[in-house]
Amino acid sequence: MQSSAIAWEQVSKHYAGTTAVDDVTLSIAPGSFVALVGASGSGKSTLLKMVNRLVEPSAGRVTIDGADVAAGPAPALRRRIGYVFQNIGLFPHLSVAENIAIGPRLASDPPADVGGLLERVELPRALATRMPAELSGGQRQRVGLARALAPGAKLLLLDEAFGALDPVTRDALGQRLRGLHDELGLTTVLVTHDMAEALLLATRVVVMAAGRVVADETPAALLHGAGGPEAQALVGVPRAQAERLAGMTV
Ligand SMILES: Nc1ncnc2c1ncn2[C@@H]1O[C@H](COP(=O)(O)OP(=O)(O)OP(=O)(O)O)[C@@H](O)[C@H]1O
Repeated sequence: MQSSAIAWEQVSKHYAGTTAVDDVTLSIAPGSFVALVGASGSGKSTLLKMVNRLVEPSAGRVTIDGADVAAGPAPALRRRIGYVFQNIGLFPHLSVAENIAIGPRLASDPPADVGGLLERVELPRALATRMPAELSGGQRQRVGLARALAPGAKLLLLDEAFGALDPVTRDALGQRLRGLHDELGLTTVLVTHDMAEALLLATRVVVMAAGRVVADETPAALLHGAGGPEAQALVGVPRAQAERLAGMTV
């Protein structure tokens, strides 16, 4: 049997009056790039946050490389996992370089290669001395990505990481992310509202609805009509847009 980088085993999360995640069993192979898509409130973020224990499951367990994430202290777990979310929350009083280097510094690990990381996320090395307020939104997200990679994490979780960016920046950063995934041999889980982004970047697309996994397909299979009605409704949005654009005359 193939080992799992991440596995959710019969995982549920209940809040008063809401079941955010409902008995999900899902396994992600090392090296895969999985997009988690689904309507707002379908449970994507909750499922993701159970991996780095920002949310604790009500039932079931989550494992990384076969080990229960609940077994050790959460800070040690989080150091092994890169996490990027919308409006990344760089420390405003620290420079770009200090933001990128903070993980290894707090863990007393060898210092981060700030220049090399800036290059990996396609930012000029000269930006190292800037403060976060002196960056564009896209540059800030790139610094966030560099910070997430600084501790040498092989697991990268992204929660609507590109949500607040303009479409051109979003597309470029998505492609860079896929490049980094391939170059560094990462296992990547990307929560996104955008099915086109999921289809273009991921090796596997998991669709959630009402706390459950309702489809789990490759992009090619989804584009060939697999996955059921919820998945196809999401695939239909970018497809219909592309058809409308193709049909426009100038
Ligand atoms: N801390 C919380 N307390 C109560 N309910 C919560 C909490 N966090 C999430 N929920 C509820 O759980 C459900 C799933 O939320 P979740 O954020 O996982 O969905 P999502 O698919 O990521 O949504 P979105 O795409 O809008 O970010 C929603 O109904 C949400 O209101």
